Amino acid sequence: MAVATSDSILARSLITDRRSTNFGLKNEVCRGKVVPCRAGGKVKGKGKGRVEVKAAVQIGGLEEIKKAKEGMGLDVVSEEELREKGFLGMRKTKLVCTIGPACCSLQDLEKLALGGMNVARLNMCHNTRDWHRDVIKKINQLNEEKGFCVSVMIDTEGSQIHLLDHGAPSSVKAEFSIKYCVWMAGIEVGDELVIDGGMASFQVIEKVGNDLRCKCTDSGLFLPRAKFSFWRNGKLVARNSELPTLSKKDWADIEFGVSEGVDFIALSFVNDADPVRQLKNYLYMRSSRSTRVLAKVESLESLQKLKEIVEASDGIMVARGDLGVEIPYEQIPTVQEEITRVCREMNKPVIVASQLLESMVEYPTPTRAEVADVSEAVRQYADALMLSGESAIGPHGQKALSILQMASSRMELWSREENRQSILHQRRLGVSLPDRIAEQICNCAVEMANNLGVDAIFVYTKHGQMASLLSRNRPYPPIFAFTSDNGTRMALNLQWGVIPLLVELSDDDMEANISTTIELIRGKGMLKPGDVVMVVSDLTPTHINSTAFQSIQVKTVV
Ligand SMILES: Nc1ncnc2c1ncn2[C@@H]1O[C@H](COP(=O)(O)OP(=O)(O)O)[C@@H](O)[C@H]1O
Ligand SMILES: C=C(OP(=O)(O)O)C(=O)O
Ligand SMILES: [K+]
Ligand SMILES: [Mg+2]
Repeated sequence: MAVATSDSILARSLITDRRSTNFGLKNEVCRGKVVPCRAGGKVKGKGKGRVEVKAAVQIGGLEEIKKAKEGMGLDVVSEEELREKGFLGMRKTKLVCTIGPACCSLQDLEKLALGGMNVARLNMCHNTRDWHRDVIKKINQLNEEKGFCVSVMIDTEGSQIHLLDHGAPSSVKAEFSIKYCVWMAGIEVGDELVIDGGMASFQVIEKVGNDLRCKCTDSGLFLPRAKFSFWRNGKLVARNSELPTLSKKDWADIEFGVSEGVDFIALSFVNDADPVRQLKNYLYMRSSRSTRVLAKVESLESLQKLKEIVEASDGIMVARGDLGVEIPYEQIPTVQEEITRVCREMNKPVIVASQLLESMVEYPTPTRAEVADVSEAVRQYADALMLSGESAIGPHGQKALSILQMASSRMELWSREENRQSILHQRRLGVSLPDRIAEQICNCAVEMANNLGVDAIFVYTKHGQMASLLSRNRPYPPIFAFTSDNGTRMALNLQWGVIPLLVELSDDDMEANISTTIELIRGKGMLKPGDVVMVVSDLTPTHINSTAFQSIQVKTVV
């Protein structure tokens, strides 16, 4: 049993199982009838054709439309939500759940999926690859057999140092005494040993061989395989930045993730853009291009190189747990808001992670402060919120997920009622004319959609670019993103307000795509007469003589 008391104790036996470091840790493991009405002019550009704004279009007489395939497209959770709450009531903020021993059975995973989990996160710091493989298998099974659309993310261990599992059930609180053994050269008497960013603290009072004799100065929560850091005069001593971002074990975990076809790889302790580029090159070579690379911002260095990291990656995680160890706590709220803003400007999805509903790791109700924190992340328009221990080891994971769900929906409604979206200013993103056209179409489409009060935006996308450019403007109506690429579908799961659907799309017949997809949703009884849909298309030419066709059309269901 792990116990920490305010007595002096001999540091022994719980040695970290991480890689070697300069301070000498062991490395052992470890997708009608159309009456066009032109309102826009021609835009000439390299490789691009016309931009049309069509309005007052009616949908009807759909005999010519080929029947949408039954069961294709919309996932069961979005379908249910749409039936229950209507288009505007659909939740925009995405939810990520860390899977651990408390939620890894097929039944538990199904409950999380039904509860709105968009992405399942597997933290490779914990458990075995066989255990993670089993979870991925169950998620794939649920997606295939029950019609869910849950993406899988693996999260690398990175340069973290853990204590071994102390063997206690989940957490040990209050007075406890710890027996651990550390073999660290650079640590001096007087240094402070901080567990999990301050959950418990010790002071080194004596070095005995490779052991450190420590005195507990702050007793507290001690999770199995807790992380720790050493401090001297208010500064970190044992720095993670001295460790490689991608260790041998991380590469083996990445290889595992690629072979299991995971959708996201989140990189821990990224300090600059290099490891992100390195991994993206590797994925390119492995023909695993649909795997998206997320960079976790959790070090001081990553904050200093934020823009280059955001530029290089496919998304960001504000990993507040470790970030709160590296920078003073009081800076976390402003840093989070800044990262969230930079990501939206640069059109990369951002996850706000760690301690959102931390007290629910133990208790069945969140603190009001936690609910306020969750709501603040939603108010900042983060793409996604993440549960860690709340779902992985806590007994109230499903309830924690429902609280994220309710808090997000509530704040999204408030933001809409307050017309907060209108104050979002977008920095110019694209450099080439075609990119700038796509960007302008999306900016204008969202402004029109909000002003006209359309019910839904439909967009057709190969790599997710148009869908994410729309999402970036945080529109009031949900964005139904139709794609024939499953990798794109799974990646869009992380983007604010985007409901990704897998459908067969024609490369050169946009009207057929529009008709098919509208019929798909109407066929399910989810589009009623009077509903207004905005259709945004950006058809890229498939051969040299074909023209691109970009349009914004507003269609009323009859
Ligand atoms: N796959 C897993 N197997 C066992 N325990 C896990 C797993 N994933 C997470 N946990 C537990 O849930 C806690 C919270 O998860 P997370 O925040 O991802 O990890 P960490 O605390 O290491 O940053 C971990 O400390 C660990 O105790
Ligand atoms: C999400 C985080 O990373 P991990 O749980 O892997 O430490 C964090 O530090 O907040
Ligand atoms: K990790
Ligand atoms: Mg971390």
